[in-house]
Amino acid sequence: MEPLLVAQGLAKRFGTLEAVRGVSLALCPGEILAFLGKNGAGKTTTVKMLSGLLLPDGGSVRLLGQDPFRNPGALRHLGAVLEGNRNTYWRLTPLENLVYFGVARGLRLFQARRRAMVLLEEYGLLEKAHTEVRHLSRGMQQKLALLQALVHDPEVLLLDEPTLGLDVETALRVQEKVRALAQGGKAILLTTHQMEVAEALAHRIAIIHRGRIVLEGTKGEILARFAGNHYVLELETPPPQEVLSRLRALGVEGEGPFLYRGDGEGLWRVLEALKPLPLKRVARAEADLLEVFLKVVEHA
Ligand SMILES: Nc1ncnc2c1ncn2[C@@H]1O[C@H](COP(=O)(O)OP(=O)(O)OP(=O)(O)O)[C@@H](O)[C@H]1O
Repeated sequence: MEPLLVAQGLAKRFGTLEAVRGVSLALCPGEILAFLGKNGAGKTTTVKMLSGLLLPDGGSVRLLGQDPFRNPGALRHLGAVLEGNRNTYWRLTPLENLVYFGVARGLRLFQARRRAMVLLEEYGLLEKAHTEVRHLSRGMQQKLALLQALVHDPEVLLLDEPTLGLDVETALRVQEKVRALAQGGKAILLTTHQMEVAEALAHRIAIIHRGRIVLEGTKGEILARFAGNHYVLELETPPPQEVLSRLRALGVEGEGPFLYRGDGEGLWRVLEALKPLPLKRVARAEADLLEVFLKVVEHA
């Protein structure tokens, strides 16, 4: 599938600081790429270059094949939620904000108005459609920032912490929306510090550390790679002492569920030792994204 957004070798310096050092990314339709990194790793700087807000010192950005720095019209294909709700006009209402941004990105007035009402309804903000944004709760303002990114129905979305600060139910609802947007064919870059959100939503993961991508791959690949060779074994009944001794000799740990750290061949020896006891479950232990993240940024 052709990627909708391609960045190659992006670089940005601030004085002597090399904030972004050769970042390459591609985003395909229908996929969510979680872009992870510690504070100061270079995420925002990268996202600003992707969204045409900050001119790279090196490298290139292509949005549906076009260079947004030469052809700003290409930015109509992009919607971004950056640094919370900075873009929103506080003294305008949500409806006015959405219509303004819709028109600014190429919609006709009546289209923008219709689209704004649909979005406000869909995201539960209709009753605040005519309330000045400064009187909305922070969560509502954040939802509005997302709607502003969606109003012109762009193919590519850059979302920075879309669920931070939202109540549990709203956060889950927004997660569902983000997933549905991807299913509908949008290409989404999701920047977040919330590993559980990244794990729940992402198809691919990219971890940036000190301005460089230090790990990139599909979520499945990465979690499997970091799970290593750990197997969890559960028996229907506790094993007799002599079986337990054999298991211990093979390096099996735990009291049930048991944990075996070894390769597939070793696992067969463990299963042999267990025969004919009834097994309830044998599974490869899973790593979670937080574990992966901490390992990667620690060793990078
Ligand atoms: N306009 C600027 N002038 C000088 N330095 C900057 C500027 N913008 C960013 N930096 C520096 O570049 C580095 C990367 O910052 P960036 O905002 O991209 O990090 P981040 O990964 O988004 O971090 P966070 O998770 O804290 O938002 C930091 O050291 C930051 O201080």
